[in-house]
Amino acid sequence: MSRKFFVGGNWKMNGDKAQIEQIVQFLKTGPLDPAVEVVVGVPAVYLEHVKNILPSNVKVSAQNSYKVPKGAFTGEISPAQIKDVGADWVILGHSERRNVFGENDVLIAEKTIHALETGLSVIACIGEKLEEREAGQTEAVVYQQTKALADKITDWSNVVLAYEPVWAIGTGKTATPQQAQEVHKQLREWLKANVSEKVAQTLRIIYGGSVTAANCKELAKEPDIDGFLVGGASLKPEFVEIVNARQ
Ligand SMILES: O=C[C@H](O)COP(=O)(O)O
Repeated sequence: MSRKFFVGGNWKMNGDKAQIEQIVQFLKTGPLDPAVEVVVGVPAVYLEHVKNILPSNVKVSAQNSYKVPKGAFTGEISPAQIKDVGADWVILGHSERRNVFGENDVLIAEKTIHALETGLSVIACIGEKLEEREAGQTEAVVYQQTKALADKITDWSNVVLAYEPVWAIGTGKTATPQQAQEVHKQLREWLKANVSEKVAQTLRIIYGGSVTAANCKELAKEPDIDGFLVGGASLKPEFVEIVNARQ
């Protein structure tokens, strides 16, 4: 079963208009492998601006959205608003949302189902902390995080699952291709047992955590790694090389 390779760039809370011009320029120059789906996760204030200047082969994602369409929720944005400015995707459950802003599995699942029902596609993030890995709890943690999503999601066709071990995010300490492959394979087995064979075969499971031009090709060779969610390197021209990792 072939799954379209997917590379997301998560800019996090980085970039101003001048830097965005430079990023858009290297995305335009590319060339980006046409076989790869490319999405950039942009700070909310720049969503519409970036949407208007990006080449059409790169889609725009928000980095968060709330669980209801509108209301008295100061500081939040809704999937309806994200759609209204022309973005198609949202990143939910990122470890920084979980660990810095205290989001839990239930809230992330509620946000995910609401975003999907509004018509956004979702990059749903999961991953264990260092102490959890060291305690042998990696499987249990990622299964629990995935189960919370699976309890709410009925149609997985607009979901990409991002496995991002927290200890590898922004640390320069990438999971080895074998470590990442092992978890991706286990997730696919869990999905087969608990969701469906079809979802297990078709859901794209991407890896995130210190992905660079230097390590992307080896990671991309693994059979269950269907792409990347890239933080720091997505702000630099090497992002193009990461998009083209399978070439
Ligand atoms: O969403 C992206 C991840 O947090 C990875 O970030 P990083 O590539 O800077 O380690």
